[in-house]
Amino acid sequence: MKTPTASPLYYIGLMSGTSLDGIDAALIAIDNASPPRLLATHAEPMPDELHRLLLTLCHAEQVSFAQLAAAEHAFCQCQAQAVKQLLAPLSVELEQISAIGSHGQTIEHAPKGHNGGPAYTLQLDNPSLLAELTGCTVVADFRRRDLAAGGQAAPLAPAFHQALFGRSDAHQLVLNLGGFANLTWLSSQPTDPVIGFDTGPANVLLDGWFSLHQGGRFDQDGDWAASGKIDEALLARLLSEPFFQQPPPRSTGRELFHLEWLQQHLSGQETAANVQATLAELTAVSVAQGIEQLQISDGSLTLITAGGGAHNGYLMQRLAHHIPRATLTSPSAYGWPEDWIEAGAFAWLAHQRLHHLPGNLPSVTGAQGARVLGGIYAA
Ligand SMILES: Nc1ncnc2c1ncn2[C@@H]1O[C@H](COP(=O)(O)OP(=O)(O)OP(=O)(O)O)[C@@H](O)[C@H]1O
Ligand SMILES: CC(=O)N[C@H]1[C@@H]2OC[C@@H](O2)[C@@H](O)[C@@H]1O[C@H](C)C(=O)O
Repeated sequence: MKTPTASPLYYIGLMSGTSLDGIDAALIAIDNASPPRLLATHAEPMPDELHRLLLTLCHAEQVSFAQLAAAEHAFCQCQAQAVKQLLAPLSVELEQISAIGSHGQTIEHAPKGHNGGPAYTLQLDNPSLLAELTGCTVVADFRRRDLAAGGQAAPLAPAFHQALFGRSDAHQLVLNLGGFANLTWLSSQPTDPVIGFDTGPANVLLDGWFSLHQGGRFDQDGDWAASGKIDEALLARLLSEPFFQQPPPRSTGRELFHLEWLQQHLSGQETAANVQATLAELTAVSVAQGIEQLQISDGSLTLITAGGGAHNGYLMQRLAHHIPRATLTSPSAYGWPEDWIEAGAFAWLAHQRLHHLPGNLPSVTGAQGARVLGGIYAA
Protein backbone atom coordinates (compact mmCIF):
# COMPACT_ATOMS: atom_id res chain seq x y z
CA MET A 1 0.00 0.00 0.00
CA LYS A 2 1.35 3.44 -0.94
CA THR A 3 1.42 6.14 1.72
CA PRO A 4 0.95 9.86 1.07
CA THR A 5 4.22 11.68 0.42
CA ALA A 6 5.48 14.59 2.52
CA SER A 7 5.41 17.22 -0.25
CA PRO A 8 1.91 18.49 -1.07
CA LEU A 9 -0.15 16.77 -3.70
CA TYR A 10 -2.73 18.77 -5.62
CA TYR A 11 -6.22 17.61 -6.47
CA ILE A 12 -9.28 19.19 -8.02
CA GLY A 13 -12.75 18.26 -6.83
CA LEU A 14 -15.82 18.81 -8.99
CA MET A 15 -19.22 18.74 -7.38
CA SER A 16 -22.60 19.65 -8.72
CA GLY A 17 -25.17 18.87 -6.13
CA THR A 18 -28.84 18.21 -6.06
CA SER A 19 -29.69 21.95 -6.23
CA LEU A 20 -28.42 21.94 -9.84
CA ASP A 21 -27.11 25.47 -9.33
CA GLY A 22 -23.74 24.94 -11.01
CA ILE A 23 -20.47 23.07 -10.84
CA ASP A 24 -18.21 23.83 -7.89
CA ALA A 25 -14.49 23.33 -8.49
CA ALA A 26 -12.00 23.28 -5.63
CA LEU A 27 -8.22 22.97 -5.78
CA ILE A 28 -6.82 21.40 -2.64
CA ALA A 29 -3.42 20.44 -1.29
CA ILE A 30 -2.79 17.31 0.75
CA ASP A 31 0.30 16.57 2.77
CA ASN A 32 1.12 14.51 5.82
CA ALA A 33 1.41 17.41 8.19
CA SER A 34 -2.00 19.09 8.19
CA PRO A 35 -5.63 18.60 7.24
CA PRO A 36 -6.42 19.10 3.53
CA ARG A 37 -6.03 22.77 2.54
CA LEU A 38 -8.26 24.70 0.19
CA LEU A 39 -6.15 26.66 -2.31
CA ALA A 40 -8.55 28.00 -4.92
CA THR A 41 -12.18 27.79 -5.98
CA HIS A 42 -14.40 28.47 -8.95
CA ALA A 43 -18.18 28.16 -9.38
CA GLU A 44 -19.17 27.49 -12.97
CA PRO A 45 -22.83 28.38 -13.45
CA MET A 46 -25.00 25.73 -15.04
CA PRO A 47 -26.26 27.04 -18.42
CA ASP A 48 -30.07 27.45 -18.30
CA GLU A 49 -30.62 24.85 -21.00
CA LEU A 50 -28.55 22.23 -19.15
CA HIS A 51 -30.25 23.16 -15.86
CA ARG A 52 -33.68 22.56 -17.47
CA LEU A 53 -32.57 19.31 -19.11
CA LEU A 54 -31.18 17.93 -15.85
CA LEU A 55 -34.36 18.91 -13.99
CA THR A 56 -36.37 17.05 -16.63
CA LEU A 57 -34.17 13.97 -16.28
CA CYS A 58 -34.49 13.98 -12.49
CA HIS A 59 -38.25 13.71 -12.78
CA ALA A 60 -38.54 11.67 -15.95
CA GLU A 61 -40.71 8.59 -16.17
CA GLN A 62 -39.12 7.85 -19.52
CA VAL A 63 -35.80 9.10 -20.84
CA SER A 64 -34.24 8.63 -24.26
CA PHE A 65 -30.59 7.60 -24.62
CA ALA A 66 -30.08 10.66 -26.84
CA GLN A 67 -31.32 12.94 -24.04
CA LEU A 68 -29.00 11.26 -21.55
CA ALA A 69 -26.05 11.55 -23.94
CA ALA A 70 -26.81 15.22 -24.63
CA ALA A 71 -27.01 16.01 -20.93
CA GLU A 72 -23.84 14.08 -20.15
CA HIS A 73 -21.94 15.81 -22.94
CA ALA A 74 -23.07 19.33 -21.96
CA PHE A 75 -22.38 18.56 -18.31
CA CYS A 76 -18.86 17.37 -19.08
CA GLN A 77 -18.14 20.49 -21.17
CA CYS A 78 -19.27 22.56 -18.21
CA GLN A 79 -16.95 20.60 -15.90
CA ALA A 80 -13.98 21.11 -18.25
CA GLN A 81 -14.77 24.83 -18.32
CA ALA A 82 -14.86 24.85 -14.52
CA VAL A 83 -11.37 23.30 -14.39
CA LYS A 84 -10.06 25.77 -16.95
CA GLN A 85 -11.48 28.77 -15.08
CA LEU A 86 -10.24 27.45 -11.74
CA LEU A 87 -6.65 27.19 -12.94
CA ALA A 88 -6.60 30.26 -15.23
CA PRO A 89 -5.55 32.82 -12.59
CA LEU A 90 -3.14 30.43 -10.84
CA SER A 91 0.46 29.48 -11.42
CA VAL A 92 -0.46 25.79 -11.02
CA GLU A 93 -0.12 23.75 -14.22
CA LEU A 94 -2.38 20.85 -15.06
CA GLU A 95 0.62 18.51 -14.93
CA GLN A 96 0.90 19.27 -11.21
CA ILE A 97 -2.61 18.00 -10.52
CA SER A 98 -2.57 14.38 -9.37
CA ALA A 99 -6.23 13.87 -10.30
CA ILE A 100 -9.64 15.42 -10.68
CA GLY A 101 -12.32 13.86 -8.49
CA SER A 102 -15.60 14.05 -10.36
CA HIS A 103 -18.82 13.42 -8.48
CA GLY A 104 -21.05 13.67 -11.56
CA GLN A 105 -24.66 14.78 -11.46
CA THR A 106 -27.02 12.69 -9.36
CA ILE A 107 -30.07 11.92 -11.46
CA GLU A 108 -31.61 9.27 -9.26
CA HIS A 109 -30.74 7.76 -5.92
CA ALA A 110 -32.53 4.58 -4.87
CA PRO A 111 -30.33 2.84 -2.28
CA LYS A 112 -33.20 0.52 -1.43
CA GLY A 113 -34.16 -0.06 -5.05
CA HIS A 114 -37.38 0.92 -6.71
CA ASN A 115 -40.54 -1.20 -6.54
CA GLY A 116 -38.63 -4.24 -5.32
CA GLY A 117 -35.83 -3.85 -7.88
CA PRO A 118 -32.11 -3.73 -7.13
CA ALA A 119 -30.51 -0.83 -5.28
CA TYR A 120 -29.02 1.83 -7.52
CA THR A 121 -27.63 5.32 -7.51
CA LEU A 122 -27.17 7.11 -10.80
CA GLN A 123 -24.66 9.91 -11.39
CA LEU A 124 -24.50 11.31 -14.88
CA ASP A 125 -20.81 11.62 -15.72
CA ASN A 126 -18.33 11.06 -18.54
CA PRO A 127 -14.90 10.77 -16.90
CA SER A 128 -13.34 9.49 -20.13
CA LEU A 129 -14.33 12.66 -21.96
CA LEU A 130 -13.27 14.82 -19.01
CA ALA A 131 -9.81 13.17 -19.06
CA GLU A 132 -9.59 13.96 -22.79
CA LEU A 133 -10.81 17.53 -22.42
CA THR A 134 -8.53 18.38 -19.49
CA GLY A 135 -5.53 16.10 -20.09
CA CYS A 136 -5.74 15.17 -16.41
CA THR A 137 -6.36 11.87 -14.62
CA VAL A 138 -9.97 11.66 -13.46
CA VAL A 139 -11.37 9.61 -10.60
CA ALA A 140 -15.13 9.05 -10.77
CA ASP A 141 -18.01 6.74 -9.81
CA PHE A 142 -17.44 7.13 -6.08
CA ARG A 143 -20.78 5.95 -4.83
CA ARG A 144 -21.46 2.59 -6.42
CA ARG A 145 -18.77 0.56 -4.64
CA ASP A 146 -20.28 1.47 -1.30
CA LEU A 147 -23.70 0.52 -2.63
CA ALA A 148 -22.30 -2.81 -3.91
CA ALA A 149 -21.00 -3.44 -0.39
CA GLY A 150 -24.52 -3.01 0.98
CA GLY A 151 -24.23 0.67 1.88
CA GLN A 152 -26.44 3.67 1.14
CA ALA A 153 -23.71 5.21 -1.10
CA ALA A 154 -24.41 8.48 0.72
CA PRO A 155 -23.52 10.61 2.48
CA LEU A 156 -19.82 10.27 1.65
CA ALA A 157 -18.71 13.64 3.00
CA PRO A 158 -18.54 12.55 6.70
CA ALA A 159 -15.16 10.84 6.15
CA PHE A 160 -13.85 14.12 4.75
CA HIS A 161 -15.41 16.05 7.62
CA GLN A 162 -13.40 13.85 9.95
CA ALA A 163 -10.20 14.46 7.95
CA LEU A 164 -10.89 18.21 7.97
CA PHE A 165 -12.18 18.96 11.44
CA GLY A 166 -10.71 16.02 13.37
CA ARG A 167 -11.84 15.36 16.91
CA SER A 168 -11.88 17.91 19.71
CA ASP A 169 -12.88 18.00 23.36
CA ALA A 170 -16.32 19.19 22.32
CA HIS A 171 -18.84 17.29 20.24
CA GLN A 172 -18.77 18.62 16.69
CA LEU A 173 -21.61 18.39 14.24
CA VAL A 174 -21.18 19.26 10.59
CA LEU A 175 -24.34 20.21 8.74
CA ASN A 176 -24.43 20.49 4.97
CA LEU A 177 -27.44 22.47 3.76
CA GLY A 178 -27.45 21.65 0.06
CA GLY A 179 -30.41 20.51 -1.99
CA PHE A 180 -30.69 17.97 0.82
CA ALA A 181 -29.25 18.26 4.29
CA ASN A 182 -26.78 15.84 5.76
CA LEU A 183 -25.36 15.76 9.24
CA THR A 184 -22.08 14.36 10.60
CA TRP A 185 -21.37 13.77 14.26
CA LEU A 186 -17.72 13.82 15.31
CA SER A 187 -17.96 12.74 18.92
CA SER A 188 -15.67 14.18 21.57
CA GLN A 189 -14.82 10.56 22.39
CA PRO A 190 -12.23 9.59 19.77
CA THR A 191 -13.19 5.91 20.01
CA ASP A 192 -16.82 6.60 19.04
CA PRO A 193 -17.54 5.90 15.38
CA VAL A 194 -18.40 8.80 13.10
CA ILE A 195 -22.15 8.94 12.50
CA GLY A 196 -23.67 10.68 9.51
CA PHE A 197 -26.94 10.63 7.58
CA ASP A 198 -29.26 12.71 5.45
CA THR A 199 -31.78 14.58 7.59
CA GLY A 200 -34.13 15.40 4.70
CA PRO A 201 -34.78 18.13 2.18
CA ALA A 202 -33.13 21.55 2.46
CA ASN A 203 -32.95 23.85 -0.56
CA VAL A 204 -34.57 21.48 -3.02
CA LEU A 205 -38.13 22.30 -1.95
CA LEU A 206 -37.38 25.93 -1.02
CA ASP A 207 -35.92 26.51 -4.51
CA GLY A 208 -38.70 24.64 -6.30
CA TRP A 209 -41.53 26.48 -4.50
CA PHE A 210 -39.79 29.85 -4.87
CA SER A 211 -39.22 29.34 -8.57
CA LEU A 212 -42.86 28.32 -9.08
CA HIS A 213 -44.31 31.38 -7.33
CA GLN A 214 -41.67 34.10 -7.54
CA GLY A 215 -39.52 33.14 -10.53
CA GLY A 216 -35.74 32.99 -10.16
CA ARG A 217 -33.66 30.21 -8.72
CA PHE A 218 -33.73 30.82 -4.97
CA ASP A 219 -35.14 32.87 -2.10
CA GLN A 220 -32.33 35.33 -1.34
CA ASP A 221 -31.49 35.23 2.38
CA GLY A 222 -34.86 33.53 2.96
CA ASP A 223 -36.59 36.93 2.76
CA TRP A 224 -39.74 35.54 1.19
CA ALA A 225 -39.92 32.71 3.75
CA ALA A 226 -39.46 35.30 6.52
CA SER A 227 -42.44 37.25 5.15
CA GLY A 228 -44.71 34.22 5.69
CA LYS A 229 -46.09 32.52 8.76
CA ILE A 230 -45.29 28.94 9.72
CA ASP A 231 -48.31 26.71 9.16
CA GLU A 232 -48.09 24.21 12.03
CA ALA A 233 -50.74 21.88 10.60
CA LEU A 234 -48.93 21.67 7.27
CA LEU A 235 -45.62 21.19 9.07
CA ALA A 236 -47.05 18.25 11.01
CA ARG A 237 -48.33 16.65 7.80
CA LEU A 238 -44.93 17.05 6.13
CA LEU A 239 -43.11 15.65 9.15
CA SER A 240 -45.34 12.57 9.15
CA GLU A 241 -43.30 11.30 6.19
CA PRO A 242 -41.75 8.02 7.50
CA PHE A 243 -38.27 9.00 6.24
CA PHE A 244 -37.93 11.46 9.13
CA GLN A 245 -38.33 8.67 11.70
CA GLN A 246 -35.96 6.21 10.07
CA PRO A 247 -32.84 5.39 12.07
CA PRO A 248 -29.49 5.77 10.28
CA PRO A 249 -28.11 4.73 7.89
CA ARG A 250 -30.38 6.78 5.70
CA SER A 251 -30.08 8.90 2.59
CA THR A 252 -32.59 10.47 0.29
CA GLY A 253 -33.07 12.52 -2.85
CA ARG A 254 -35.45 14.06 -5.36
CA GLU A 255 -37.19 10.70 -5.85
CA LEU A 256 -38.98 11.18 -2.52
CA PHE A 257 -38.91 14.92 -1.87
CA HIS A 258 -40.18 16.90 -4.85
CA LEU A 259 -42.82 19.54 -5.52
CA GLU A 260 -45.53 16.94 -6.16
CA TRP A 261 -44.77 15.44 -2.72
CA LEU A 262 -45.27 18.89 -1.21
CA GLN A 263 -48.43 19.52 -3.18
CA GLN A 264 -49.94 16.24 -1.96
CA HIS A 265 -49.74 17.65 1.58
CA LEU A 266 -51.31 21.04 0.85
CA SER A 267 -54.92 21.70 1.83
CA GLY A 268 -55.28 24.42 -0.80
CA GLN A 269 -55.91 27.06 1.87
CA GLU A 270 -52.25 28.02 2.44
CA THR A 271 -50.72 31.19 1.03
CA ALA A 272 -47.57 30.65 -1.02
CA ALA A 273 -45.40 32.68 1.39
CA ASN A 274 -46.66 30.65 4.37
CA VAL A 275 -45.73 27.45 2.56
CA GLN A 276 -42.20 28.82 2.02
CA ALA A 277 -41.91 29.66 5.72
CA THR A 278 -43.13 26.15 6.57
CA LEU A 279 -40.58 24.56 4.22
CA ALA A 280 -37.74 26.40 5.95
CA GLU A 281 -39.19 25.19 9.24
CA LEU A 282 -39.33 21.62 7.92
CA THR A 283 -35.58 21.75 7.26
CA ALA A 284 -34.77 23.29 10.65
CA VAL A 285 -37.01 20.88 12.59
CA SER A 286 -35.85 17.78 10.72
CA VAL A 287 -32.21 18.72 11.41
CA ALA A 288 -33.05 19.29 15.10
CA GLN A 289 -34.83 15.91 15.26
CA GLY A 290 -31.82 14.27 13.59
CA ILE A 291 -29.58 15.73 16.28
CA GLU A 292 -31.96 14.53 19.02
CA GLN A 293 -31.82 11.01 17.55
CA LEU A 294 -28.07 11.02 18.19
CA GLN A 295 -28.66 11.32 21.95
CA ILE A 296 -25.43 13.21 22.43
CA SER A 297 -24.38 13.28 26.07
CA ASP A 298 -24.17 16.58 27.91
CA GLY A 299 -21.39 18.95 27.07
CA SER A 300 -20.79 21.64 24.58
CA LEU A 301 -21.86 21.13 21.01
CA THR A 302 -20.48 22.95 17.99
CA LEU A 303 -22.57 22.97 14.84
CA ILE A 304 -20.49 23.78 11.75
CA THR A 305 -22.94 24.88 9.07
CA ALA A 306 -22.01 24.55 5.41
CA GLY A 307 -23.62 24.43 1.97
CA GLY A 308 -25.62 27.12 0.20
CA GLY A 309 -28.34 27.06 2.86
CA ALA A 310 -25.84 28.55 5.33
CA HIS A 311 -26.34 31.83 3.40
CA ASN A 312 -30.06 31.76 4.10
CA GLY A 313 -30.30 34.05 7.13
CA TYR A 314 -33.89 33.08 7.93
CA LEU A 315 -33.12 29.36 7.83
CA MET A 316 -30.10 29.87 10.08
CA GLN A 317 -32.27 31.77 12.58
CA ARG A 318 -34.76 28.91 12.67
CA LEU A 319 -31.95 26.38 13.16
CA ALA A 320 -30.52 28.37 16.06
CA HIS A 321 -34.03 28.52 17.56
CA HIS A 322 -34.54 24.75 17.38
CA ILE A 323 -31.04 23.77 18.52
CA PRO A 324 -30.41 26.18 21.40
CA ARG A 325 -27.75 23.92 22.86
CA ALA A 326 -25.44 24.26 19.87
CA THR A 327 -23.01 27.02 19.02
CA LEU A 328 -23.36 27.66 15.30
CA THR A 329 -20.10 28.30 13.56
CA SER A 330 -18.77 28.73 10.03
CA PRO A 331 -16.21 26.32 8.57
CA SER A 332 -14.32 29.43 7.43
CA ALA A 333 -12.67 29.33 10.83
CA TYR A 334 -10.90 26.20 9.53
CA GLY A 335 -9.97 27.81 6.20
CA TRP A 336 -12.93 26.26 4.41
CA PRO A 337 -15.74 28.69 3.49
CA GLU A 338 -19.16 27.01 3.56
CA ASP A 339 -19.58 26.58 -0.19
CA TRP A 340 -16.47 24.49 -0.86
CA ILE A 341 -16.51 21.53 1.47
CA GLU A 342 -18.34 19.17 -0.86
CA ALA A 343 -16.10 19.91 -3.86
CA GLY A 344 -13.15 19.51 -1.49
CA ALA A 345 -14.53 16.16 -0.40
CA PHE A 346 -14.39 14.77 -3.92
CA ALA A 347 -10.84 16.06 -4.39
CA TRP A 348 -9.91 14.25 -1.17
CA LEU A 349 -11.74 11.11 -2.29
CA ALA A 350 -9.67 11.14 -5.50
CA HIS A 351 -6.55 11.20 -3.31
CA GLN A 352 -7.90 8.29 -1.26
CA ARG A 353 -8.51 6.33 -4.46
CA LEU A 354 -5.04 6.94 -5.92
CA HIS A 355 -3.47 5.84 -2.64
CA HIS A 356 -5.70 2.78 -2.23
CA LEU A 357 -7.21 4.20 0.92
CA PRO A 358 -10.87 3.76 1.91
CA GLY A 359 -13.33 6.52 1.07
CA ASN A 360 -16.44 5.37 2.89
CA LEU A 361 -17.28 5.01 6.54
CA PRO A 362 -19.31 1.84 7.18
CA SER A 363 -20.61 3.43 10.40
CA VAL A 364 -22.26 6.07 8.18
CA THR A 365 -23.38 4.29 5.03
CA GLY A 366 -24.00 0.85 6.53
CA ALA A 367 -21.65 -0.83 4.05
CA GLN A 368 -20.21 -4.21 5.03
CA GLY A 369 -16.77 -2.68 5.32
CA ALA A 370 -14.42 0.11 4.37
CA ARG A 371 -13.88 0.26 0.63
CA VAL A 372 -11.64 2.05 -1.85
CA LEU A 373 -14.12 4.08 -3.88
CA GLY A 374 -14.13 5.09 -7.52
CA GLY A 375 -12.50 4.22 -10.82
CA ILE A 376 -9.41 5.80 -12.37
CA TYR A 377 -9.46 7.27 -15.89
CA ALA A 378 -5.78 7.92 -16.59
CA ALA A 379 -4.66 11.11 -18.35
N1 LIG B 1 -27.82 33.98 -0.31
C1 LIG B 1 -28.60 32.91 -0.26
N2 LIG B 1 -29.82 32.96 0.31
C2 LIG B 1 -30.63 31.88 0.35
N3 LIG B 1 -30.29 30.68 -0.17
C3 LIG B 1 -29.09 30.57 -0.75
C4 LIG B 1 -28.18 31.65 -0.83
N4 LIG B 1 -27.07 31.22 -1.46
C5 LIG B 1 -27.27 29.90 -1.76
N5 LIG B 1 -28.48 29.51 -1.34
C6 LIG B 1 -29.12 28.19 -1.50
O1 LIG B 1 -28.11 27.23 -1.66
C7 LIG B 1 -28.39 26.42 -2.80
C8 LIG B 1 -27.12 25.85 -3.33
O2 LIG B 1 -26.53 25.12 -2.30
P1 LIG B 1 -25.39 24.07 -2.55
O3 LIG B 1 -24.51 24.57 -3.63
O4 LIG B 1 -24.80 23.73 -1.24
O5 LIG B 1 -26.24 22.88 -3.06
P2 LIG B 1 -25.81 21.53 -3.74
O6 LIG B 1 -24.32 21.47 -3.82
O7 LIG B 1 -26.59 21.42 -4.96
O8 LIG B 1 -26.36 20.51 -2.71
P3 LIG B 1 -26.17 19.01 -2.23
O9 LIG B 1 -25.42 19.13 -0.94
O10 LIG B 1 -27.55 18.58 -2.04
O11 LIG B 1 -25.44 18.21 -3.21
C9 LIG B 1 -29.13 27.34 -3.75
O12 LIG B 1 -29.89 26.60 -4.67
C10 LIG B 1 -29.97 28.13 -2.76
O13 LIG B 1 -31.14 27.45 -2.44
C1 LIG C 1 -27.00 10.67 -3.90
C2 LIG C 1 -26.49 12.05 -3.69
O1 LIG C 1 -25.99 12.67 -4.60
N1 LIG C 1 -26.63 12.53 -2.45
C3 LIG C 1 -26.13 13.85 -2.05
C4 LIG C 1 -27.29 14.78 -1.76
O2 LIG C 1 -26.80 16.06 -1.39
C5 LIG C 1 -26.68 16.12 0.02
C6 LIG C 1 -27.04 14.74 0.46
O3 LIG C 1 -27.95 14.36 -0.58
C7 LIG C 1 -25.84 13.78 0.45
O4 LIG C 1 -26.32 12.51 0.81
C8 LIG C 1 -25.18 13.64 -0.92
O5 LIG C 1 -24.08 14.47 -1.15
C9 LIG C 1 -22.96 14.63 -0.34
C10 LIG C 1 -21.87 15.27 -1.08
C11 LIG C 1 -22.43 13.36 0.32
O6 LIG C 1 -22.43 12.30 -0.26
O7 LIG C 1 -21.91 13.50 1.42
